[in-house]
Amino acid sequence: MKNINFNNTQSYKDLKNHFKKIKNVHLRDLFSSDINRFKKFSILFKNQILIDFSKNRINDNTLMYLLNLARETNVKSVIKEMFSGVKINQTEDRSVLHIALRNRSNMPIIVNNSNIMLEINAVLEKMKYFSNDVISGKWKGYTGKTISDIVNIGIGGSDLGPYMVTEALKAYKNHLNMHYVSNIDGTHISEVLKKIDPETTLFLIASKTFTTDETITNASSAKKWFLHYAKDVNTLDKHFFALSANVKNALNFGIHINNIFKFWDWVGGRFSLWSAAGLSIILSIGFNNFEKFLDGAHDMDNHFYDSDYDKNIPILLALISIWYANFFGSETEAILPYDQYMHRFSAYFQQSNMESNGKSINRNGEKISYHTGPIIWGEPGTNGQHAFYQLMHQGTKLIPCDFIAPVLSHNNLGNHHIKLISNFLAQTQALAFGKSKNEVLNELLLSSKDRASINKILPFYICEGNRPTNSILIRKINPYNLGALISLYEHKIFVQGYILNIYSFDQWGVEIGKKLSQNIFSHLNNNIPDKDYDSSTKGLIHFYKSFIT
Ligand SMILES: O=P(O)(O)OC[C@H]1O[C@H](O)[C@H](O)[C@@H](O)[C@@H]1O
Repeated sequence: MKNINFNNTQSYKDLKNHFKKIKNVHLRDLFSSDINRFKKFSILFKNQILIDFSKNRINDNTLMYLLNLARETNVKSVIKEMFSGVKINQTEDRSVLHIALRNRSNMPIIVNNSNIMLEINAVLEKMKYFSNDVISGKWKGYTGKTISDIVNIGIGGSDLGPYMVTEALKAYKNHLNMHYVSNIDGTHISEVLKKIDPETTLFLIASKTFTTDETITNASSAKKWFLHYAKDVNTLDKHFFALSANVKNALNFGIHINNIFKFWDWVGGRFSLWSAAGLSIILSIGFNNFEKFLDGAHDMDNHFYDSDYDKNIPILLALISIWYANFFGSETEAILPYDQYMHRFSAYFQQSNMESNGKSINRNGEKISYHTGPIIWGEPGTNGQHAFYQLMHQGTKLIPCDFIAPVLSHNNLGNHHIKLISNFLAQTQALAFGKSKNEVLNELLLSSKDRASINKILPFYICEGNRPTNSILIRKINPYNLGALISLYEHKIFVQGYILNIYSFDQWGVEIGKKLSQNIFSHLNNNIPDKDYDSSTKGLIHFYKSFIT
């Protein structure tokens, strides 16, 4: 992995110069001057996913310079390193091999002298049989009843991914009721426990490290609740499972060795939904569908590995993202799925992107002077249109957006879907082209208003436009296409981080708060006053204690 300082590259300098020329060019002009723009700036993946990036503030030269940046930093070489198991997560001395979890070709991948495909296949096989037993009703609870409910207890990557996918693929769901508990706020688990029956519920404790406080606290409360009914600790074996890389801690918690579904340190937490951490997905949609999900991701992996720079979807989207963050100075990106089932998609990629690329030290260990990872946020359309789109249309900030929608809905109800898609198209059109002064004026002249009142309100009606979007239209949100889409975004994040010369696969910043909360907990729990806190923390503790003592 080369450590090339992004802003020392020739391509960066070229882009800087080029930016001066294009920064005020309007999308209206870019479209009117090139009738082939859509054709040139869109790519179709496997006849299933259309990526239209033509509504971006780019022209042929922009793309040429951006692609030069990818070539100059040699993105292709780091892709090869990742896929072959080189330890590119250097701050943790680990390989980054979520692609191995969906390596449907089964070509050997060697880590520490052994072919990890053997272990991966063994765990997949174990998940297949177990999920078939639970779904078919063969697996019984401690009183002999079949299973009706699954509770996944995990947080971060051990929650966001499986929850997002289970929701996105709800149309493929079987009879099992799925629940996700993540927050240490006791309200979360309490509300779930109210809905379930200990005799017919399985608890999946998903934690790569099996040390995460939220997860262990929730799992302990679940165990206590369960044993209150079941009495006998031996019954735990029928109801408690661990999805983890830390077998020792799972055993210490009281999980039977056969109930541990393993994954490995080379699976990053935020990329773990493809591993045993995704067992709840399999229980929800069945193993066959899960295989299709892996197939989709694998096909996107192959596209990413094999495609030339100018045809490579994750590379192109990463470059466009860098273009806005580092030249236009935009700080955020919105992900806007026009699909209610995908309501957790933005939240999932918020973790994936912001934990990966929220860094300010480059790979040489130096402080960075340019923008790294963007702030990721978003909500499903059309809800967002009635909430935050105003700022996107007329605010002072430039917010590049990804619009995502299925062509075919799983719920054909009247004209709902065609209206949904009309909104999707209208919003991307409005953001790009806006409403000019003349258009507004002509409209207002048709009204009964006099010229003086027209002149007064005119400025407020104008929408500048020139707001960039990517449109991603997917034939249908099915397991294959969702797998491909997630893989696309994962690789986009990886390329962004690599070009920006940061390490994308660690998250040391998360640790500081964890440590501090342990200190505060021991003080609060033992009621020990601590004079070393700052005055704000002391004041807050004082207020808290005034109500509980
Ligand atoms: O799966 P676990 O080990 O419990 O970790 C859960 C989460 O906790 C940490 O705070 C990390 O920031 C996340 O990347 C991780 O997904």
